[in-house]
Amino acid sequence: MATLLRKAARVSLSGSLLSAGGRPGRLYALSYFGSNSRNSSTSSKVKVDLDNSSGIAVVKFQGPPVNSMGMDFLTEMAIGLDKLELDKNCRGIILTSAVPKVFSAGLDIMDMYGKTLEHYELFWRSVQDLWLKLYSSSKIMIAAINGASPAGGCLMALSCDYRILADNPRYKIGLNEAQLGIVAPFWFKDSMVNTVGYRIAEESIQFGVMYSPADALKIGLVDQVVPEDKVLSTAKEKMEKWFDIPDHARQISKSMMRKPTIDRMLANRETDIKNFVGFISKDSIQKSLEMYMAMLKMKKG
Ligand SMILES: CCCCCCCCC/C=C/C(=O)SCCNC(=O)CCNC(=O)[C@H](O)C(C)(C)COP(=O)(O)OP(=O)(O)OC[C@H]1O[C@@H](n2cnc3c(N)ncnc32)[C@H](O)[C@@H]1OP(=O)(O)O
Repeated sequence: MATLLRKAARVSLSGSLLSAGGRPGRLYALSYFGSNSRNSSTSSKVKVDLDNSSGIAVVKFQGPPVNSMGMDFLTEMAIGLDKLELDKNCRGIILTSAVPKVFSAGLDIMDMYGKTLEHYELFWRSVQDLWLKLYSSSKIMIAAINGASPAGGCLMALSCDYRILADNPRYKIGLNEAQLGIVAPFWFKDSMVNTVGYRIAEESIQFGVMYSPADALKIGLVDQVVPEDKVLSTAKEKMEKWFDIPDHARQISKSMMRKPTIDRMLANRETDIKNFVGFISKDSIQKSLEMYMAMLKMKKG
């Protein structure tokens, strides 16, 4: 019986939960190498390590100093996720960071500052693409958050099925866009609402709150807070529990929960790009970003 259940659990629906109409990300060659039991791929910003025997892939961000989500990161993530989505040996994906103290600082501000309208359009489409791939993945996605996780970093965690945060008061998490003078787009907001509920999201997004681990746990922004050195091992243990559920049942359930949010984004995708380009290229918004970057540098010096 146990064997039968295990077998059933491995029956996987092919492809992500993405509805027809989702555009695939740009594809670049990324080499996979390794033995039968492990597939690893390393590119400059992301390392993917799939353990074929456990079915768990660890996707590590490795773009110091802060794993910001620039074009390279977005492209490499898209390639890595596409490959894992198609890989029958992979049942679950853990997102984590190889950079000390930072999970991800969110979108690379330099990709939103002083660039051409064409660049903003391409950049935003890539950000949308990554969210679609993460949010609609048919795999079990667990965020092992081992550092600060503002804005886009928080969005990646929100796109997962389960979030584990390291117990360090300096590792804050939240959608802090308002504090930069920018606005969390509707699908960032939807991801937050779907996780913590409307009322908390409403306050959280307007204030751009960055939550300590204790507060993030209290509002349900993360599911577990564990000692820093236990984040990855806890994620792997948790994954084993998720593996007990037959894949097809879990995937259909996940799709049922997430489809309306995904469809809303797909239906409004081009308008969202237009809004972003119009908004980010405004002089006043460029000035806000300039001041924010200067503030980050001052804090350092
Ligand atoms: C209508 C609707 C329309 C839509 C409207 C628009 C929607 C936009 C949605 C935006 C989503 C986002 O994700 S916006 C991004 C928001 N991100 C943030 O606010 C994070 C800011 N960063 C931090 O708080 C910190 O860096 C933190 C991550 C905690 C790490 O702190 P540390 O002390 O370890 O490191 P720091 O010294 O601060 O940073 C190291 C270097 O990295 C740089 N750096 C830090 N974050 C960076 C970032 N996101 N992009 C680029 N560079 C960054 C710093 O300037 C430093 O550069 P050097 O001095 O040169 O070394």
